[in-house]
Amino acid sequence: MKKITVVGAGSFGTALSVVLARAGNDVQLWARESEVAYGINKRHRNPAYISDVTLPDSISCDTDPKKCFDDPEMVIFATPSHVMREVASNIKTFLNGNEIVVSVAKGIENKTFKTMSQVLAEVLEGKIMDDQIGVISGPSHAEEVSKFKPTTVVASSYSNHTARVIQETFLTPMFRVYLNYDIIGVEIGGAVKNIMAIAAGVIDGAALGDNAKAALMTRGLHEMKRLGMKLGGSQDTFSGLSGMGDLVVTCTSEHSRNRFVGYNIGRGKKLDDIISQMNMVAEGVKTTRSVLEWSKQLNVEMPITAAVYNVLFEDEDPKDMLYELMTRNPKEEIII
Ligand SMILES: NC(=O)C1=CN([C@@H]2O[C@H](COP(=O)(O)OP(=O)(O)OC[C@H]3O[C@@H](n4cnc5c(N)ncnc54)[C@H](O)[C@@H]3O)[C@@H](O)[C@H]2O)C=CC1
Ligand SMILES: O=C(CO)COP(=O)(O)O
Repeated sequence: MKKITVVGAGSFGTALSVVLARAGNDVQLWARESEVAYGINKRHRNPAYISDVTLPDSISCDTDPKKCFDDPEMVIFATPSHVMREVASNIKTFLNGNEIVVSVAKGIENKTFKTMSQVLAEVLEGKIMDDQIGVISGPSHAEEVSKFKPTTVVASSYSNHTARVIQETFLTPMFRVYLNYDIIGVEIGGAVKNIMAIAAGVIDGAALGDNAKAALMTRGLHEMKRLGMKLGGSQDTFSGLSGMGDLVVTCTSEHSRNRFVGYNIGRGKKLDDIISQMNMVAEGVKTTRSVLEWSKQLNVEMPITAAVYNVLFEDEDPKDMLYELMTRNPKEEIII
């Protein structure tokens, strides 16, 4: 049994707390919202996220970080990517320096183009060493994880030992954790598949057909691979759970927030209106900006990402987006 603090009581932080408690750990959850902390402590339900799930009594929750950091052995960051830097800076003072720190967020920071493990390494420097940092990624919608539906993910880290500790800590019969030592490949897959899921949603919303969606997923995987390999990631990682696995679930699942955004855009709604009606984060929106700029700097061709950018931020009609993709110069299929 380990003492674990989960930072962020949103959908995934809450779902992973259930897994960690089931795996026999002592789980303390930090929430931003007092009604969330109240609901979890008094009613064993999170009133704001996955509210239909009854949580184990052993999970306690507080809004006061001082009360959430009683020398935990592991800290899980489950807040969205765009606030990771701010949240980690605020939490740093409460760490004792011996913790293993795990990001489960899937995004690339705007402007710096850093992955979440890189953001944590930078912010927590001086207290936490890179070897103490890891990630969990893979096809794992909170709605299913929290209801013990069979789920498989990968644990990765800058240290193989740390990856193994993360694996052991999360393992339950319904949450199977594989090791993958290619942390950059794992994080790029997890972030870029969200862009592809927006595109998949657009295709569904605009009724562009199953052929288009299969093409999108296949070419999307190729695009994820191209960026990831340019950054030193392994080709095999993109065929794995944090690559193809997560791409498939996010492009097809009714639970996906990114697909939901794309679907509504495909139906003619405006991005701002869609987002203002969601209480959960769709990481792909901000990540599209990061990845498009980054790919230009790195000279990596990412036509689907560029098309999603145009639909999200330049008001391009989804049908024009598909037409542009379909009428690009003829090419060979496999060019990395
Ligand atoms: N929901 C899911 O099924 C999965 C989510 N993820 C990733 O986990 C991360 C979190 O996602 P969700 O839990 O779905 O998000 P969510 O939208 O359900 O919850 C976000 C949480 O972050 C907190 N938060 C937002 N801004 C904050 C700030 N400035 N300071 C402190 N806390 C803040 C919110 O209060 C909330 O507790 C994302 O990167 C997502 O891609 C990964 C796998 C599955
Ligand atoms: O990463 C996820 C599933 O593995 C969650 O995807 P969405 O954020 O699109 O719901």
